[in-house]
Amino acid sequence: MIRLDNISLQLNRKTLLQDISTSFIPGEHTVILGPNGAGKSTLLRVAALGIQPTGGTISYPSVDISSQAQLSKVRTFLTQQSMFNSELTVRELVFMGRYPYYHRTPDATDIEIVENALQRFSIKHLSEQKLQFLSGGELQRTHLARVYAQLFTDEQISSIRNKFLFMDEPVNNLDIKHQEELITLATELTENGVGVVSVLHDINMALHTADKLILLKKGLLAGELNPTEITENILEDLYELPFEQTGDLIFSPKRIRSKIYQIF
Ligand SMILES: Nc1ncnc2c1ncn2[C@@H]1O[C@H](COP(=O)(O)OP(=O)(O)OP(=O)(O)O)[C@@H](O)[C@H]1O
Repeated sequence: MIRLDNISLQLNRKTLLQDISTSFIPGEHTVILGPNGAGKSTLLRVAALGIQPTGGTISYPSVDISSQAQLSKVRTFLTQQSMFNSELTVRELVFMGRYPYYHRTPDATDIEIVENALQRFSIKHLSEQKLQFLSGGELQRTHLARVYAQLFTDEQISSIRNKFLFMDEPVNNLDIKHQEELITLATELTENGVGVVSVLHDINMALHTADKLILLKKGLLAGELNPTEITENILEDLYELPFEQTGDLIFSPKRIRSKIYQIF
């Protein structure tokens, strides 16, 4: 389990996160929801140990978190803006997910894991294509394949147990079919003992896939609850927009529709 206790972060005199305590558990999918600028990406980055908080503590039991090499083998992180050399090919980028595991040359296990990842994200036919020539969705799937390849210690699915996958807006640029495949994958990973933590903007997708929701507003924890506990009022408070429930775990904003009716 990863524990965050009283986490705060100030940057350039601005408070980005304030007194946040929560935990992430292997085998659970936690989704962070909240309006733009709420601090979702920042919280994800702090929890993945990409930025040091200015207050509070983070614990990753049984890992020396000061060792980047050890850390890369227990948690993997898909950021929104990945800065990678666009001259790399798709296969080379996916191989980067194996860097924590090999020294100079990859072995047969690394190669098998990369081939599986290329297949899993339907990018095998693009293996030799440079990143600069990929579409937005193809590039996103290549980064997903890289972090997926990083989860495996060896080719056995059991080797991903108790690891953590952090994903910032993972469905960005994905068409509906690939979005569904990603949701299926997240479920498969949690069933195999991975702790998945995602930032999503699609409330209904979050409600249907999360085991736990973390609601963030203005850098503060506005709630931590199960999807079945979400109500119209909770969403209205979070986004400052009226919502209506239109089905089982399905909510839509109210105002936009009624405004259109008022105009016409
Ligand atoms: N280095 C920085 N210095 C000052 N403020 C920053 C810095 N980095 C981010 N911020 C601010 O922190 C706030 C939280 O940013 P963050 O990216 O975590 O929000 P978010 O909830 O992920 O938003 P979005 O939904 O728009 O992606 C924003 O107001 C942002 O402008």
